[in-house]
Amino acid sequence: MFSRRKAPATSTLRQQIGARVAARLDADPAVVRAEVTGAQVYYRLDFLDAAQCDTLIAMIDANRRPSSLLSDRNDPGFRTSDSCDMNRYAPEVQPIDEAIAALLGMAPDYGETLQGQRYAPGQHFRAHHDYFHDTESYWQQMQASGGQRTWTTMIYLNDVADGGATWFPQAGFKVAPRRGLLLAWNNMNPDGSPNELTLHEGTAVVEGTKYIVTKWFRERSWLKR
Ligand SMILES: O=C(O)CCC(=O)C(=O)O
Ligand SMILES: [Fe+2]
Repeated sequence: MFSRRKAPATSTLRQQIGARVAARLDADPAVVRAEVTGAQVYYRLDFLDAAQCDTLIAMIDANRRPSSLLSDRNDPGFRTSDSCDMNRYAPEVQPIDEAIAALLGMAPDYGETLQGQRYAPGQHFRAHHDYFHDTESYWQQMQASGGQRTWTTMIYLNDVADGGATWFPQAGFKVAPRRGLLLAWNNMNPDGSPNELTLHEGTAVVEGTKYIVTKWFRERSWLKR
């Protein structure tokens, strides 16, 4: 059978979130817009200090479990890291959680639970989009929990001796882990449709262990009010 590809849905709400967050990041003297064509990508050096990074690393080590995958495909080799949910009300986590939201100007309750991830040598997260695909079976459920993912923020908690870069093969850039570095990108295009160029991969760690925290922001509140 031939399948006809529908034009990706544009969205005024996602368009507004994209523009508002970008304007805020552009106005922040500590934030740099990466020279990437076709996607809104920003970074902030030393967003967390060494002590904050070490605290989060210890929490990840204490609570990690094999990472799961939100997909209808069952591919055990796709994401081989460990993950853990960081309790947003824990006294060590809450200020960081709120600082990430404040950096973007997003309400904290739009953010999913901060997720810790740990990659040992050989572990990776294959190329994927962070936005939800409306063809997948989870789509309806995601509508009830804040809708589409808009911005992603990731913080590298340590330097990695070799490997572990985040690679955007279509947008054409790679970010090497660096302690305290926050990376943020808009998963949507300026018109609010999903931006395919945000495809990215957590490349395999070669030497050392990689620790990160990721927060995905939705288009509406993720927390039940
Ligand atoms: O580990 C990385 O560099 C990428 C992680 C990632 O893509 C994610 O958490 O969504
Ligand atoms: Fe991702």
